[in-house]
Amino acid sequence: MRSSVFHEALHDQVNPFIIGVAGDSGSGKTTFTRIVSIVLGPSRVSTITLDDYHRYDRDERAALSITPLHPDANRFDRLESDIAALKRGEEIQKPVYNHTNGTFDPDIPFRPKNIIILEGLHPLFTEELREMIDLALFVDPHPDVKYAWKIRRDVGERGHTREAVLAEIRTREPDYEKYVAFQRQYADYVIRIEESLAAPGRDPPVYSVSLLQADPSSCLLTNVPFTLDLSRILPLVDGPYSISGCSTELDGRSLVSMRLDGYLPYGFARSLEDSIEAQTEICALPFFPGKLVSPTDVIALLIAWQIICRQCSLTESPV
Ligand SMILES: Nc1ncnc2c1ncn2[C@@H]1O[C@H](COP(=O)(O)OP(=O)(O)OP(=O)(O)O)[C@@H](O)[C@H]1O
Ligand SMILES: O=C(CO)[C@H](O)[C@H](O)COP(=O)(O)O
Repeated sequence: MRSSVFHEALHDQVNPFIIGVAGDSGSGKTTFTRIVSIVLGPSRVSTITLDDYHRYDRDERAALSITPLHPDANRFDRLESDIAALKRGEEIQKPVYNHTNGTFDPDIPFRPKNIIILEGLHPLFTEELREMIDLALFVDPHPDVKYAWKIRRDVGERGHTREAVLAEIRTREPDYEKYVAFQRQYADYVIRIEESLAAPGRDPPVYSVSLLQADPSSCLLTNVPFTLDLSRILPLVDGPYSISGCSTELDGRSLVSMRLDGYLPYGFARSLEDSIEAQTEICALPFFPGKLVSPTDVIALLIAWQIICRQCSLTESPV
């Protein structure tokens, strides 16, 4: 990357950069998207949840015995035309699905910012959507992790019983496999989350997060100064971690995978964050010297870095 900083690249940018984040309900899309948005600067990022494009409200879905994962329960035609308008820099009137009462609120005006994140069940469902999306992610936690998160959230925060959540999971699973999981093959990056092998059985659980990259020829850590002084970081570690890489086959594609297992030393994230700050002039994430950093945060930093690299390279003049 040349010396152009991120905000200059955004200033010169004609069309918004569109990031699609696909995954099941409760798979961690919002958690992950929030971190990426903080790193890129919330004033530059607007997020659309695709739940707003459901075709039916909650009662109608129940009457029709259709899940929100079924394509017929979503208005892809309107989504496509709205994304096309946003891509041209136009304001849209966006529908709003209200999760509190399961109905639709009145449409609201929605103005595109430099970066638009589309997160939901189907951002990569149609070819037209895939063509408009500049960077595609698929969040893919192991089913045990995903169900544990969903049960904790829906019982703890949304007042459902554990039995009701389990029944809903069972009802939705076939549609997840049919209508959501296949989108993984179109993702530039797949983010896999499993319970940690380095620190298993902890409460709260510790995770291993892998970033699987579809294009092995583009190096993930382009121009990121990355030195690890082991003598400085090892004494700070109070829990085991591991960093590994491998190549793997998924959905008929050859991918390269970087796996971060367990909480990582501050020094590991700091050099990456330094680079991002130099480019974006944003103080990326509140990492503190001596504190450990979650693998989710580091993977989000790497994704943000990829977006920054792509944006800057779009406005670079040829050498
Ligand atoms: N990387 C993570 N590490 C730890 N916990 C996580 C992580 N990601 C998600 N969770 C847990 O899972 C819950 C669901 O995550 P989140 O709301 O991000 O999912 P979602 O895919 O946006 O769900 P929905 O589509 O239903 O809104 C969160 O409340 C959080 O407790
Ligand atoms: O899958 C979902 C989110 O991705 C939700 O179940 C869907 O949006 C319907 O919401 P609610 O259950 O609040 O009616």
